[in-house]
Amino acid sequence: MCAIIERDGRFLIAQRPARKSLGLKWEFPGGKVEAGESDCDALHRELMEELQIRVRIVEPLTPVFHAYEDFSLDLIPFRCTLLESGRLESHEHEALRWITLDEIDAFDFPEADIPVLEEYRNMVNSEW
Ligand SMILES: Nc1nc2c([nH]c(=O)n2[C@H]2C[C@H](O)[C@@H](COP(=O)(O)OP(=O)(O)OP(=O)(O)O)O2)c(=O)[nH]1
Repeated sequence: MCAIIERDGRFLIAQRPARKSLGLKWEFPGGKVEAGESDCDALHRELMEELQIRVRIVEPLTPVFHAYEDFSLDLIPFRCTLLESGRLESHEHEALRWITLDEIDAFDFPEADIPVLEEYRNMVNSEW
């Protein structure tokens, strides 16, 4: 699962390390669910491990199944708000950015994220 974390009209994106799969692509923070964990538990755990942050989960977006050449995944996105805005610590990413939807085209996302970005854009636009 992954988190679209909002703060002050922006949301957080993170760049994957070069040495990993999908290296240097930008993604939403998150990771894999471990045995016995709910999606929500896993999200809170991953965000604490990766960024040292706590969030409130606002709503789920539609899960995306995507088959890459060498692996497949179910990407389950959640819209969240940041609860504590201490200094963000990046433990597992190359870089972090708070961006607006207008800026998104400048960042290269994994293919699985394309439907997520589309749904999120529609969601935000319909709130105006
Ligand atoms: N967190 C996150 N992962 C994404 C997104 N889009 C996307 O295709 N993925 C892929 C990348 C990873 O292969 C997988 C997330 O699992 P992970 O974060 O635990 O995997 P990882 O690459 O850090 O570790 P590894 O198991 O590949 O060694 O999902 C996204 O927006 N956020």
